[in-house]
Amino acid sequence: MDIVTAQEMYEWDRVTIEDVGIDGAILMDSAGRAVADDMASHIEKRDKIVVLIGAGNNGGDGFVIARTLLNRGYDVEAWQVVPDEKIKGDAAKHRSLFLASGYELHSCKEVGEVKPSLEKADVIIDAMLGIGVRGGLREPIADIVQEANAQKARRMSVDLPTGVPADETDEQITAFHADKTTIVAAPKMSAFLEKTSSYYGKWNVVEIGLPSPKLPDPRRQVWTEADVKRTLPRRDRNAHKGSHGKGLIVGGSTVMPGSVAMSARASLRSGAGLITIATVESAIPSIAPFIQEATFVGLGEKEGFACRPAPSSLSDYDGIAFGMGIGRQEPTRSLLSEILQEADTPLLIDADGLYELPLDLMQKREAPTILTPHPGEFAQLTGKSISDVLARPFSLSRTFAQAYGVHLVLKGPSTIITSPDGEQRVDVSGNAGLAKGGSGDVLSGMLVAMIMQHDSMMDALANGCVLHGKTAERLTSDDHSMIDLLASDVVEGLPITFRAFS
Ligand SMILES: NC(=O)C1=CN([C@@H]2O[C@H](COP(=O)(O)OP(=O)(O)OC[C@H]3O[C@@H](n4cnc5c(N)ncnc54)[C@H](O)[C@@H]3O)[C@@H](O)[C@H]2O)[C@@H](O)CC1
Ligand SMILES: [K+]
Repeated sequence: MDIVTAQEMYEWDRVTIEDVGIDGAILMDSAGRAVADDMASHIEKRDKIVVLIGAGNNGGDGFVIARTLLNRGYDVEAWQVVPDEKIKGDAAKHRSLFLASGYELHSCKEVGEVKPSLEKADVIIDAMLGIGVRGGLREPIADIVQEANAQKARRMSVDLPTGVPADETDEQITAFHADKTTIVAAPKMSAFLEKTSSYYGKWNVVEIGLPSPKLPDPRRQVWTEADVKRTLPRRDRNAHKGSHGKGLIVGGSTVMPGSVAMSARASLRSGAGLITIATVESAIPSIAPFIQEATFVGLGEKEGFACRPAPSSLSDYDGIAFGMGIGRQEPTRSLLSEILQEADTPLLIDADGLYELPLDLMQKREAPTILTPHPGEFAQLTGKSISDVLARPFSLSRTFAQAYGVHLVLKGPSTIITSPDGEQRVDVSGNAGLAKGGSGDVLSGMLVAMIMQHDSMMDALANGCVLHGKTAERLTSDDHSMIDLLASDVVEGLPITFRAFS
C-alpha cells in the first residue's frame, strides 16, 4: 500500500484526469461513492448524520457522500461551511447535482448556525478540508472544528481530518478529531506521524478508480501482512544448518549480559542456522545456560566492557549485529571501528553501538550497513532534536540513508525502513507492550536472521519488523497484557507467528 505526500497525490490526480482522460467529475463521483459505501457500514438508518462541506475537492466529495447517503434513505443534513462563490469546478458541479436531486442544503457563515445540528447529531462527517489545507484554520471552519470535537457524536473524516496536513509539519495544528477516517486512494504521510496520526482515529483506504499502472511510484509503502507472506523465504526440505546463515552477535558487558542472549535466541527462533555470541569473557558462564544452541567467542575486557581485538575470521559470518548491551565506553568504540573496517558482511548496529558512531568509517564500507535507532538515538546521530526527528522522520531518514549509504530502521509506533537509494517501507504493527527494555535486542536478533535468509535487504528488514510487531500484538490479545509483556515473551511467541506466516 503506497503512502503519498500531497504533491504526489496531486500528480496521481493529474495523470488520471489529463493523461488517462478520466473526467474529473466522474472521478469525484467514484471517490465520494467509495467513501459513502465505507462509512455506511459504520452508521445506522436511525442515526442523525451531519455532513460538513468545505470549498475544495474534499467538499466536492462531501456533496457526493451526502447525496449518496440521502439516496439510500439515511437521515442526513448537509451543511456548506463556505460561501457559494468559493465552490468551483467539479465541486460546484456536484453541488448543482445535489440541489438538482431535490435535497436541501444548509449553509452557515458562523458556528452558531450549525451548532444545534451538531449537538443533535449521532454522526458528524467532515468533508471540509483535505490535502489542500494551508496554514492555520480560518473561520468559521476553526470554530466548527472545535464545536464538532466537543460533541459526543461519532466523528468521521473524508480523506484526512480537517486541519491535518498531508505531509510532515513543524507547525502546531488545530484539527478535527476523527474516530474514523476513510482515506481516498492512498494513506498520506501524516497518518504515520506522531503529531498527526491520532487525529485520524481508525483509518482505512478506499479505491476510487485511479489507474494503478499509470501512477508514479512514490517509493514509500506500508509493509503489510500480505507482503510478508509473499516475500518470506520458504524453507528448503534439503536445507542444512549452514543454509540459513551463520550469524555473529557482538554485545553484552558484565553489567548487561542478558541482551545478547535475547538477541541470539530471537535470531535462532527466526531461522538463523548458527549463532555465535561474542561477549566479554567473564560474562559467558552466566549467559551460556540461557542459550544452549549458541557458540561463544570471548572478547577482551576493560573494567567489564568489551575491547579490541575483534573476533577473528569475521568473513566467516553471513551477518553481524553489534551493540546490544555493550556500553558506551571508549574501548568498545575502538572495537566497533575495527569491525567496521574488517567485516565484509552485512553489519547491523544497534543500541550502544550507535553512540558516537564513526560515520566516516561506516560510509567507507562496501558491504551493507544497517542502523536500527529509536528517535533519541537517531537525533544524536543526526544532530537534530528528538522533536525534529518526530516531526520529519521520513525526510530525515531518507536524507541520512542516502548520504551515508546505509539501511536505516527508525523505530517507533510506525517504524520507517529506508534503503540507501531512498526507498521506504513502514511497519505499523506492534503496540505499547513493546516499549520495554530488551525489545530492541530481540528485534536486532530477528533482523540478523532475516538478513541471512533473504536475497532482498529491504524484504528482510521489513519482514523482521512486521513479524516482531505481530508477535507482540498476538501475545497481548491472548495471554498477556501490554503491561506485563516482556521481550523474552516475544522470543517465545515467535513459533506461532512463523507458523502463521510461512
Ligand atoms: N478528483 C477527485 O474527486 C478527487 C478528490 N480528492 C479529494 O480532494 C481533496 C483535495 O482537494 P483540494 O486540492 O481542493 O483541497 P481541499 O479540499 O483540502 O481544499 C482546499 C480549499 O480549502 C481552502 N483552505 C485551504 N487552507 C485553509 C485553511 N487553513 N482554512 C480554511 N480554508 C482553507 C482553500 O481556499 C481551498 O479552497 C482531497 O483531500 C480529497 O478529499 C482527491 O484526493 C482524489 C481525487
Ligand atoms: K476532511
